[in-house]
Amino acid sequence: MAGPILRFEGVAMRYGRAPEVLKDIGFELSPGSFHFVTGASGAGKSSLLKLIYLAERPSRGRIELFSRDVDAVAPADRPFLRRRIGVVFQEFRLLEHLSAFDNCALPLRIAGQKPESYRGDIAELLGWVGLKGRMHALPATLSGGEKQRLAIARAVVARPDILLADEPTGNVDDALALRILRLFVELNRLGTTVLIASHDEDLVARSGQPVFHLENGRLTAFGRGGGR
Ligand SMILES: Nc1ncnc2c1ncn2[C@@H]1O[C@H](COP(=O)(O)OP(=O)(O)OP(=O)(O)O)[C@@H](O)[C@H]1O
Repeated sequence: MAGPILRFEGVAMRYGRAPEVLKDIGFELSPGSFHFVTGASGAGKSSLLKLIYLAERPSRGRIELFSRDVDAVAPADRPFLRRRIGVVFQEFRLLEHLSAFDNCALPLRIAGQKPESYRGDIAELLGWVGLKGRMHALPATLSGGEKQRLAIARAVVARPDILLADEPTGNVDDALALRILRLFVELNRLGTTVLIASHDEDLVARSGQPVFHLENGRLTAFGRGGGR
């Protein structure tokens, strides 16, 4: 893809009739880039991600995703755009009645793939996030860090072009946070564009990756973490 994979231009967003929680947001992501979005609780990080994965619409401005104006995308085509984006949700959103394996396989099942075609890939992916021995476990029996890693595996299983993660190290200790960061870096090396919302300043600093900073719904700074 020649241009940016994602572009915001003068974007604002509000929930219902409430005041805008995002104001005049403009930025671009190049394909294959890796960024953090930081900011205090309530600054608008999750709201920004929701706009990208098409869960909310802007009240003003223009968003281009994969070179398409999202406002002009027909409702029937939105799921196809959405499938190119993997999301690690802040609260995981795992299905409690499904095993770790089946949770991870869900995006592929929804896309119509047959279990025979993905069984080996899922086992490999769960091994990659350190859950090989927990494949048959239900989410309720997993630790917070294990759920986090399962959510990451599910977000990447369909090989998305963009990976969004909302506070992906919010529930884990420093060692695991670093491991999760390495998983994201590895994915990024394989070509996935990565955007992570985090208020873990240490992690962001260690990553050395570029940072968008949000303050009260406005992008106030563009900097870089302090190196690995
Ligand atoms: N579903 C919603 N309905 C109404 N207001 C909302 C909703 N979700 C978030 N908000 C408001 O939007 C603002 C931005 O919230 P958002 O969750 O985007 O911030 P955040 O930076 O991700 O915070 P945190 O780090 O605590 O997750 C806050 O004032 C919040 O109260």
